[in-house]
Amino acid sequence: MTKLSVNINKIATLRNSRGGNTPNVVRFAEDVQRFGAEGVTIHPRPDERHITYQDIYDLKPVVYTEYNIEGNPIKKFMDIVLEIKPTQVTLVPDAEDAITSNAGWDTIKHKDFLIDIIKEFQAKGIRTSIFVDPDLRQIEGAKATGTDRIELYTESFAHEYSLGNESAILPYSKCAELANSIGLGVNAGHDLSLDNIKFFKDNIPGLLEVSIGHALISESLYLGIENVVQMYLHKLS
Ligand SMILES: CC(=O)[C@@H](O)[C@H](O)COP(=O)(O)O
Ligand SMILES: NCC(=O)COP(=O)(O)O
Repeated sequence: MTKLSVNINKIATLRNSRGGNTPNVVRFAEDVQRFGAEGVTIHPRPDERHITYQDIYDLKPVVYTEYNIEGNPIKKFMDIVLEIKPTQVTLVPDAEDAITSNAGWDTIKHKDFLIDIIKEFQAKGIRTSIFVDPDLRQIEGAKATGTDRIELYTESFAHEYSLGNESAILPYSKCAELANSIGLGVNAGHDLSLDNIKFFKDNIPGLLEVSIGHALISESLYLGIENVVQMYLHKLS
């Protein structure tokens, strides 16, 4: 079964554009879970341009499904995540000035760093996942870090698929097969959408979770959030 985790960064972006508390990210997290989402994802960034550090605390008591916090493990991020103890932390090597996440970890180069950080989270009972490109060497490198899961960075699949290039799924399928065979759980995310999610899921063995934000919120403008969550659940079933 593949769980749908809704990334609510974009709700915070909209709220922050005016100050105040509309739309309310806590209420939104409650609602997407009521509509069937099996997780809530946030990706706080150091400039707090969407999710704020305060949001991380405010969401904790209302997320009764899987709480997934993504980000670069700088000190402030680590301290809050270790205190909050979400279900899962997803480590992403994004630069402070990146518009959005744009690369996976080099799990070979950063092996020792990742081993230490992952141990710290796991010692607090937090499941770990690391964001990786669909490259077999990086999957083997991920295994050596001790992480529980990987999150496959799906931007290149989403882009190529939108151009009609279905073979772009192949490196992802191979990486998922390898991950399954060496005991790494497989998550995926970035630019997944109603257009590509079924094809992606059908070709990725053992896909445990997808986190989806940008497209899902955009689709909701036309179709409504309850409807859109149901549509994703249907395509993932
Ligand atoms: C890791 C990943 O792919 C997502 O978390 C994505 O980066 C969302 O972050 P933004 O909403 O800041 O683009
Ligand atoms: N981990 C990916 C995520 O949370 C959402 O990415 P996107 O759907 O906003 O591209």
